[in-house]
Amino acid sequence: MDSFADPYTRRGDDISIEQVRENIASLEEQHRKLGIPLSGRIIHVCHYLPITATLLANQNANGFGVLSPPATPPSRPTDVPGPLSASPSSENELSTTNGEAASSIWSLAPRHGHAAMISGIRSLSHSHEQLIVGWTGDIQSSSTETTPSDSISQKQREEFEFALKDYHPKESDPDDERDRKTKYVPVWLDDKVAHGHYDGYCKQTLWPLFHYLLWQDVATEYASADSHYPYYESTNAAFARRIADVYRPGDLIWVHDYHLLLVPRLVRESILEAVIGLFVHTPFPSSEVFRCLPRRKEILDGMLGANLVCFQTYSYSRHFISTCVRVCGYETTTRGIDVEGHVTAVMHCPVGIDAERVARDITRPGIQPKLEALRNLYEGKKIIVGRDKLDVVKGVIHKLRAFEKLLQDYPEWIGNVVMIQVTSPALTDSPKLERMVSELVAHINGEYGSLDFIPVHHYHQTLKKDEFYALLSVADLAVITPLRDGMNTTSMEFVIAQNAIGKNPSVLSEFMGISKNMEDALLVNPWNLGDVAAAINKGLLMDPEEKAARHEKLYKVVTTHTSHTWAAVLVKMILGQLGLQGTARQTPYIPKELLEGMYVKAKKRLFLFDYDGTLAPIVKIPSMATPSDATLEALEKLSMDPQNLVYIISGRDGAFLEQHLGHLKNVGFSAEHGGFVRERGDKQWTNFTKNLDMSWMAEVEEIFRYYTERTTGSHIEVKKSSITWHYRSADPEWGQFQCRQCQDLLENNLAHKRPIEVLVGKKNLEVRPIAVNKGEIVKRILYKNPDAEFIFCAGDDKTDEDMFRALLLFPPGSTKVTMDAPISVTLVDDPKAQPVELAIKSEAVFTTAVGHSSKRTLAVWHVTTPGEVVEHMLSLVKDIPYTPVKRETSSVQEVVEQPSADAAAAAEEPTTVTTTPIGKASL
Ligand SMILES: O=P(O)(O)OC[C@H]1O[C@H](O[C@H]2O[C@H](CO)[C@@H](O)[C@H](O)[C@H]2O)[C@H](O)[C@@H](O)[C@@H]1O
Repeated sequence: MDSFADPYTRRGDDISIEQVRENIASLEEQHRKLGIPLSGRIIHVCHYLPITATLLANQNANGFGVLSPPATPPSRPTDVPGPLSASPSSENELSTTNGEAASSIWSLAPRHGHAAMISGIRSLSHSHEQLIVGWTGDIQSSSTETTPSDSISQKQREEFEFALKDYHPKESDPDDERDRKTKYVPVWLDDKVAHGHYDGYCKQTLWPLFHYLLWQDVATEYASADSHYPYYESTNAAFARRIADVYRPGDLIWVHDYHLLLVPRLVRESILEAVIGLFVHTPFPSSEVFRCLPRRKEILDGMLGANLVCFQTYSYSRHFISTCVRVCGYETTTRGIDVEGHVTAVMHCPVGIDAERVARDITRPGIQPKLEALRNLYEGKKIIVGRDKLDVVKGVIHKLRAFEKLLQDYPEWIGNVVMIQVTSPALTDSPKLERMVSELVAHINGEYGSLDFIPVHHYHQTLKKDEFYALLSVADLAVITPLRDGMNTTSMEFVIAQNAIGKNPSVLSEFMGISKNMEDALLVNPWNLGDVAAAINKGLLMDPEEKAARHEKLYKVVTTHTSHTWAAVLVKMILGQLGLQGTARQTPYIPKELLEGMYVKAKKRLFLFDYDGTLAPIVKIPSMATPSDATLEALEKLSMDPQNLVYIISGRDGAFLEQHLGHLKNVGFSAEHGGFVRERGDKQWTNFTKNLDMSWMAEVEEIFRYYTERTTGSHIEVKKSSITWHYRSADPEWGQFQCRQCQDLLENNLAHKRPIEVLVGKKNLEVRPIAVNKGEIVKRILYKNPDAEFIFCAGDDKTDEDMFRALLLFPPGSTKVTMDAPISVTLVDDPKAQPVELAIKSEAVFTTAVGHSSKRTLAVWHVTTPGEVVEHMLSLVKDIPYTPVKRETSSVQEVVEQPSADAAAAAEEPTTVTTTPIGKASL
C-alpha cells in the first residue's frame, strides 16, 4: 500500500517545496486535460476557526448599538488561549457597525494553538483559494463572561460573518493579496453540544484512547466512554452541513483531526463525488486498544468516507489499516481499504513547523534580555528545559522521576544542573496530577537541594512566546519525553532555537510521532528511568563536535519537513487520488422511475441475479446465508409473471440453490459460476463441465488443505466442479496474507498448466474450470431469448463483472445488435446455431452493481445493499398478489460449516466441507 512510502523522499533524495509545488501544478494540469473538474479551491475543515471572537456590544431594546469596551481582557477557558488583545486598539481587531442599524461590534483576534497546521494551511494561499471551516469557539463578551451561543441573534451572526470577510491575521502581510484568498466559514454550535463534543467525547473518550489510556485510568468518576457520543455526532453533522453550504464542484476538502472523524462520511452522503482527505494529527493506537471504543465501527466508517486518510507516521497508518481489517472485517488492496467497493487510500506525512518564521521570531529583540536574565540566574549550572501541557500523556511525572534518577546515578550533577520545567494548563489536567507534580518537585528539591541550590524549578503557567523562545535558546539540553504524542513541535522549535548558539542536544521520547524523523536526537523510552537518566547525562556531557554533527542533521530535517511542505504534500497526495477511483467515475444510483417505466413497456423481460451479496447479505457462515422472506416474495412474484424470465446465476453449488430456492418453480438456476444450469420448471441440471479435465480438483484441494492447516478458522468448500477456500472466520490479517500467498502459488504454479481460473472472492479464493463463467451463461440466456426488451442484472463481486461484460451490448454508434451463437462449452444445443438479432435497446439494460457508488464496475447503475435490490424488485411487482409458497424440506445434507471466529480459533483440524446434490437432481 502507498502508505509504506515516505512522502518526502524520491529515490532517496529530499524533495523540496518547489518540487512539490511543481508536482501539484502538473497534476492539476493533467487532471484538467482529462476533464476532471478542479475549482482551484481547498476547503480546510478544522475544529476551531483560527480566530477568536469577542462581541463588544449588543443590540439594545431600540435596536441601537451599545458599545461597552471591556475593562479587562475577556476571560478564556484554560485550553483555548484567547485573543492577543481584546482591546479596541488591538491591531487585529475588526469592528463592524452597520450604519444606523449598528447592533454589534465584533472584535476578532488570532487564536493561539495549532500553529503548525494553520501556517501550513495558509501557505497554500499562494496557489489556491482557501476556505477554513471551523467552530467559532466560545464567544467572549465585553464582561469576563462568555456569551451563550443561543443568545447570539441571526443578525449578529451575519455581522460576524461580514466581519470575517475583511479579517487578516496579524502574522500575515495585509498587503499580500494571497492571504486575501482565505475565507473563514464559521460553524455555529449550541454551547451544550459544543462542549459535550469537545470537553466530553473528544477529551474524555477519544483523546485518552488515542494516547493508549483506557478510560478508567483517566477519571474514575467518568460514567461511560459513550455518554457524549450524541454531541460528537451532532457537531460533526453541523460541520458537514456547513461544508455542503459552501461546496462547489471541483473543490478539494481536507478535514483535520480527531474532533471531526465522522465528517468525511457525512459529507460523502450529501456530495457523492466530493474529493475528501482526512488528516489525523493525534496518534492512532493499535487495534487492540481501538477495539475497546464502543462506537468503533461508526468512527471507522466515518473516516472511511474519505478518499484518503493520512497520519503523522507510518505506524499510525499501519494501526489504522489493521483496525479496519480486524474490527470491521474490511479488506485491503494495493490502493487502500475497500468498503463495498469504495477504496480509501491510507498514507502518512508528518507535520512540520514554519521553520522560517520560528527562526525570525527567535531573533526578536525582546528575547535576548530574557535569555541573559536566565543565564545569569543559573550561572555556572547546566540548564535542562522542559515545557509540556499538564496532561497525563505528556509524561511530566516520569520525566521528574528520571531527573531524580540522574541525581542518584550521577551524583556529580548535584549542585551543577537545574531543570526548568514549565507546565501549561491542559483541559484534561486534574488537580490530582497537579498535586503529584508539586509533591514530586518538593521531594526532589528536599532530597537533593540545599540553601543555595534548587534542582527543579517548576512553573505552572502559560508562557509568553518571547519567554518560551528565551528558555529554548538558553537550554543546555531539552528533555521532551511524553508517553505518547502525535507529533510534538517543541522539539523542532528547540532545534531552530539552538541553531545560532549552542547547538545543544535534546532527549526525546520514542513515543512521539516526530521521533522517527529525529533519529539524531537522544531517543529514549520514557518508562525506562535509568535510560532516560543516562541519556540526560550523555547529552550534558556531549562534546561540541558531536553536538554540531547531530544538530546539522536535525536542522536539515526541521527546515525541509516544514508545515509548508506538509500542506503541499497533502494537496499533492489528494490530487494523486483523483482519477484512480470513484473520484473519476461514480456509478449512479439506479433510477427507480426509469427502471419501472422500462419494465412496464417491455413485453419480455430477463432478470439475472447473483446470489451471495446480491439477494442475500454476506454473513460469516456460508450455510447461514439463506434468502429472506422478502427475497423469496420478490423472486416468486417476478417469476409468476409470464412476461418475465428469472435466473439466479451463482457460485454456489446446485445443492445449496435447490435447498433454499428450489421450490421456486419458475426460476432458472446456474450453479458454480456457470458450470451447471437448471432451466425453469426442470428438475435436471445440465453439467457443462462433464467433458472437461477435472483432475486439477485434487491438486487444488491439496493446496487449500495446506493453507487451511496454517490458517485457523479457514475451511474448504468442495463443490462438484469448483472449490472454494474460505477465511472469513480466520484472523483477518493472517487470513488475507495466507490468501495472497495461496493465490500466488495457484496462479504461478498451477494455473498456466491447468485449465483453471483462480477467482478472488469475498474472503474466499475459488478455483473453477476456465471454460465456464457467469458471462457465458448470460450470453446463452440472451441468445435463447433474443426478443427480450428489458434486462435487469445484479451482482456484487468480481465474478459478476463477467455478466456485466456480456451485457455491454452496444458498441459505440450502433443501435442494432446481432449476437453470434455462444461458442463456449455453454453452447446452445445446436452446434449450427445462427446469429440472432436482439430486440433490446441499451437504455433497457439495467446492469446493477451492489455496493458503493465508487466501486470499480462495468455495471451502469448501483444500489448499496442486497435489501435495496429486493426493494426495487418488489416495487416492480407490487400489484401482484402473493401467497408465500410453502417450502419443502429438502433431502440435502446440511452444509456443515465452521462456527464463529472465536470458536473456530479453538478448532485444530482443518475442515473440508462437501455438499451432496439433492435427491433426483443429477449434476
Ligand atoms: O456467486 P455468488 O452467489 O455470489 O456466490 C459466491 C460465493 O458465495 C459464498 O461465499 C460468500 O458468501 C458467504 C455467505 O455470505 C460468506 O460467508 C463467504 O465469506 C463469501 O465468500 C459461497 O460459500 C461460495 O461457494 C460462492 O462461490
